[in-house]
Amino acid sequence: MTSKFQGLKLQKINYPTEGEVIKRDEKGKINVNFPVIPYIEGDGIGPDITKAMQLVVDTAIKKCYGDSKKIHWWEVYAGEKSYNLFGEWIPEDTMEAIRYFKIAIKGPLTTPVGGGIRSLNVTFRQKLDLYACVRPVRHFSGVPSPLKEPNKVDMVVFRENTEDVYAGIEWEAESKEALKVIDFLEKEMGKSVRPDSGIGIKPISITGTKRLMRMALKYAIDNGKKSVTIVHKGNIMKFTEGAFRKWCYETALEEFRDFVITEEELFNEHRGEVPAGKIVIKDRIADAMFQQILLRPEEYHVLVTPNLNGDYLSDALAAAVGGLGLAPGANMNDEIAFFEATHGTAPKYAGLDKVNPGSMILSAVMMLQHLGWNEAAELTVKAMEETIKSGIVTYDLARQMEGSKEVSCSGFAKAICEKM
Ligand SMILES: NC(=O)C1=CN([C@@H]2O[C@H](COP(=O)(O)OP(=O)(O)OC[C@H]3O[C@@H](n4cnc5c(N)ncnc54)[C@H](OP(=O)(O)O)[C@@H]3O)[C@@H](O)[C@H]2O)C=CC1
Ligand SMILES: O=C(O)CCC(=O)C(=O)O
Ligand SMILES: [Mg+2]
Repeated sequence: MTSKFQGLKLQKINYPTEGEVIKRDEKGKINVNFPVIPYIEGDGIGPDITKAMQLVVDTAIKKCYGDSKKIHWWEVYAGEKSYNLFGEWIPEDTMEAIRYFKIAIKGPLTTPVGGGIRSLNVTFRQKLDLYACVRPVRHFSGVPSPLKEPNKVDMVVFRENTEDVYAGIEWEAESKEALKVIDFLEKEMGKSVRPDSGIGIKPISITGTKRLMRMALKYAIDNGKKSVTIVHKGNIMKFTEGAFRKWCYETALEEFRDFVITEEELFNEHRGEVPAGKIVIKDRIADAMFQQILLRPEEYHVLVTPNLNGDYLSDALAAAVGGLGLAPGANMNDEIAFFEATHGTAPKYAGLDKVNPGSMILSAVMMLQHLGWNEAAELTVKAMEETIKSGIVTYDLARQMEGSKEVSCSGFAKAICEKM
């Protein structure tokens, strides 16, 4: 089949018929009015929240730009739907679509515990080298929270997205591979491991760490953030997480010296007074950081973390501002942005039209901002806040808000559109 999209090579799915590839101007700014956006519905609650997100986004775009901008949604496949259609969990066409169109959005995908397929989410991140998982966390007015002053939470997590124990390099206890590694450790490295142990490997590299820190620092500079905090367990895992800390500091001091001051310099040389325009580089040990985000959230602005710490921390932060139903994110590199909610497939709610689509809608808000469509992004956030303030919410917020009116997932999306 021929297509107007030169160089796009698909095997199993139809080519999009309308829309454009994103273009960048000479400064690298995205300039497009009718982008093709590939989307993956996802498993479990995925189809419900994807539909709701598309309704809200299309309505916001229409309200802001009339017919002069439009997203051409193009369904591509992964997860259970893909397996049922093509016998593959992630067909090559889906990878090709994301590489080609550069911006995409997905619903959550299931990963079985303790066996079965490896994470499809991690596969996307590794194969497309989406090295940063960017998860902004802030409080939206009117949303119930376990904190006394949730409005003080305004952080962006930059989580390393391709390495660490999360990469899935591991062998089952008593397998021949695990026994071989244990034998190697004993004979060649002088380390003793119980013979009936499962084994996992935790790679953390200079390359993976420095490019993440670079992205976080650029973000902090461009967005006027006051601090960047490295979150690690380097006291215990010295050559992985301890090295992560060291390489993050090196990046800050060698590549961004004019923009940053370390906490040590701040107290030794400036009596704690931050010189104008400087971003403070801090580091915190991961367990202590979980306390800090609850007790002193106003002291933290950008967090840079290895993969597993960032996974844990982003769900904990989401809880502080109302729960996973409002937690957006993006998997990014310097070229591709692949948006997705922080949460998973919440299987017990699959197909019930019940959960909060807010996380997916806010992920799409990040996508609108990435496109430079800031009016539509702002309208969406404002309409969502007004809907929540008026007491129209899904079950997760309703159970915390006395006197609220519980609506379905699609009902919440419709209510947001009515506020626009
Ligand atoms: N990026 C991805 O695709 C991700 C996929 N996963 C996968 O998802 C599957 C399920 O994981 P699980 O540990 O249950 O975690 P989930 O994040 O799917 O759900 C945990 C709980 O969070 C709450 N929750 C999640 N999403 C929403 C929402 N949109 N609105 C309201 N509440 C929500 C629900 O709480 P309550 O029960 O209190 O109502 C839910 O039971 C696993 O296979 C996992 O691997 C997990 C994370 C990310
Ligand atoms: O891949 C998975 O199933 C889990 C991913 C996850 O929890 C996350 O990315 O936050
Ligand atoms: Mg997670």
